[in-house]
Amino acid sequence: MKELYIYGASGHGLVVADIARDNGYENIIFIDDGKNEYPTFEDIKDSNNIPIAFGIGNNIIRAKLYEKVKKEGFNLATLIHSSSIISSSVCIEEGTIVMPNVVINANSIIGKAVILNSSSVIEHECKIEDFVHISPNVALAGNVNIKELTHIGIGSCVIQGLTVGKNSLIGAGAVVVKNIKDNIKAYGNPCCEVEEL
Ligand SMILES: CC(=O)SCCNC(=O)CCNC(=O)[C@H](O)C(C)(C)COP(=O)(O)OP(=O)(O)OC[C@H]1O[C@@H](n2cnc3c(N)ncnc32)[C@H](O)[C@@H]1OP(=O)(O)O
Repeated sequence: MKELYIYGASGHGLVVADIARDNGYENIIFIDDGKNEYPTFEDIKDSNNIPIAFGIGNNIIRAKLYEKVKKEGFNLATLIHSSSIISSSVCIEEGTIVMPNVVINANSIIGKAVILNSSSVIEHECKIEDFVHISPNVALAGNVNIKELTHIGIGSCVIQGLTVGKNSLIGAGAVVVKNIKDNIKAYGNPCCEVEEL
């Protein structure tokens, strides 16, 4: 029987569980360090023969837990929903979750423990770095680089060739038409930098 731990029993974790079932996992075990009704990572850390997927939307927490589970010898499951459309030239690293109806076009590179949320479109030759979250209905045009730990808010879009810096936050519905620096909150149409994080 295909078994999987999902680290984080959140709403996001429920969606990850649906994708895991779609990928043929039959026994899904939630673990959570903050909820009494679930085993903690400490409880299961000796059973590293079962892979882990993250049910955690927060990029910084996901990055920290990634280091922790790797140190204990776990493999990260990469979950790709069967409805997604992905070019054969795309490279996706471990621990990434690709949700329903995502499109990823030619030569894009997707890093570790990334979330490509429902119906997002990643056009050709994009680079999505580790621990990024691309929210539902985001559209990234060709040759866009999203640096590590950045969250692109729901329904926003980025025009071709731009870079959004690391650990930044792009608000819902933003239209990004200029590069965005590291550690910045930005939103609006056109998207403007509003605050340092
Ligand atoms: C499956 C899932 O659920 S995935 C998760 C998807 N969720 C997201 O993408 C959420 C993205 N987050 C946002 O868009 C947030 O509004 C943020 C982070 C941009 C701003 O949050 P905060 O800093 O808390 O801003 P706050 O809510 O206090 O609003 C400050 C001002 O900015 C405005 N504002 C906030 N967000 C936006 C936005 N996305 N676009 C335009 N204006 C905005 C507010 O209307 C407010 O204006 P006012 O001062 O004139 O009243």
